[in-house]
Amino acid sequence: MKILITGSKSQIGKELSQRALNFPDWDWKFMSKKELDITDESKVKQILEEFQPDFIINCAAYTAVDKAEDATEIAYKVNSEGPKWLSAHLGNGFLIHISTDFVFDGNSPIAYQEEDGTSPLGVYGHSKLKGEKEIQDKANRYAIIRTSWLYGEYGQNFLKTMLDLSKKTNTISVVTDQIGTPTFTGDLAQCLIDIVLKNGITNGTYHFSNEGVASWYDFAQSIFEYAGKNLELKPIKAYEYPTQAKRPHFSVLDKSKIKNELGFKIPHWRESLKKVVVDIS
Ligand SMILES: NC(=O)C1=CN([C@@H]2O[C@H](COP(=O)(O)OP(=O)(O)OC[C@H]3O[C@@H](n4cnc5c(N)ncnc54)[C@H](OP(=O)(O)O)[C@@H]3O)[C@@H](O)[C@H]2O)C=CC1
Ligand SMILES: Cc1cn([C@H]2C[C@H](O)[C@@H](COP(=O)(O)OP(=O)(O)O[C@H]3O[C@@H](C)C(=O)[C@@H](O)[C@H]3O)O2)c(=O)[nH]c1=O
Repeated sequence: MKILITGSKSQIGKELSQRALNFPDWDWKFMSKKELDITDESKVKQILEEFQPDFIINCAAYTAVDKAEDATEIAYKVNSEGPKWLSAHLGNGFLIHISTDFVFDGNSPIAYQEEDGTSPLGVYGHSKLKGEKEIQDKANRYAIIRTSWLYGEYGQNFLKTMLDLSKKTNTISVVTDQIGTPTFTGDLAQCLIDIVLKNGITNGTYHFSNEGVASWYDFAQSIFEYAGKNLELKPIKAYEYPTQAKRPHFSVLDKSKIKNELGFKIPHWRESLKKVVVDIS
C-alpha cells in the first residue's frame, strides 16, 4: 500500500506520522510544503507519476481563518486549486481530503448532515467549499471528510492557545455563543486509517468529529479542569471578541453516515480531551 501525505507538518499530518509506525509494511511518503507545494501543478504531476500512490491523504491547507479574509488569493490557491491538481493527476488512486464545518453558516437548528445546504461566512470556508467541488468534479475515487475544531499534541490549536494564555494571565474570556464539537486529531487520524484499511469507501462527503456538543467556553472550561488550572474564565458573546472573519454560531456535524460506513464508535470529546491534556501536561 502506497500512501502520500501532503502538508505533512500539519497537526493531522504529524499525528498520522506517529500512527504510521503501526503499519511498517505500508509505503508512507510524508511531504511538507517545501517538498510538495500542492499549488504547483507540474510538481504534483511529477510526484504522482513517480510514486503512484494508492492513497493521498491531503492535509495541506491554508487554515488561518482571520488572515484568509485579506490573503484571499493564497487561500483559494491552496484550498481550491491544490485539491484540483491532486484530483486531476491521481488517476485511479483514492483521495482522502479534509474539509471543514465552516462551509456552513450556522443557521441550522439541528446537527448538519452531509447534503445540507452550504453557505460559508468567510473566505476560508468559501475556499474549502470550492476545493470540495473541484474534487467532486475531477477525482475518480475520493472521500471528503468534513471535521471541526481540531486540536491535539502537534501544531497550533485552541487547546495550545488556552494553555499558553493560562501561563500569562489569570483571566481569560471565551465565547459561549459558537457551538460545535472539538475533535482530537488522534481520533480523526484513526478514522482516516480505517478508510485506508477498508481500501477506500463509497465516493462522497462524510462528517467526522468527536461525539457531543460544546461552546468554545465549554471547551476552555474542560481544558482548565483537566489541566488542574485555577483561573477566572469569563463567558462572553462573540460580538465581545471581534474577529476579522465571521464564524458560524452552530456547526455541530451529524456523523451517522461515516459511522454506518465504517462501523466504529467515536469517543465523546471530553473523553479524548482528558487523555490529551494528561498526556501533554
Ligand atoms: N485546524 C482545525 O481546527 C480544522 C482543520 N480542518 C482541515 O483539516 C486539515 C488539516 O488542518 P490542520 O492539521 O489544522 O492544518 P495546519 O494548519 O496544522 O497545517 C496546514 C499545513 O499545510 C501546509 N501548507 C500550506 N500551504 C501549502 C501548500 N501550498 N502545499 C503544501 N502544503 C501546504 C502548511 O505548511 P506551512 O505551515 O509551512 O505553511 C501546514 O503544514 C485542513 O484541510 C483544514 O482545513 C478542518 C476543520 C478544523
Ligand atoms: C483565543 C481566544 C479565542 N476565542 C474565540 C474566537 C473564536 O470565536 C473561537 C475559536 O478561535 P480560534 O481562532 O482558536 O479558532 P478558529 O481558527 O476559529 O478555529 C477554526 O479553525 C478552522 C481551520 C476550522 O476549520 C474550524 O473548524 C475551527 O477549528 O474562540 C475566545 O473567545 N477567546 C480567546 O481567548
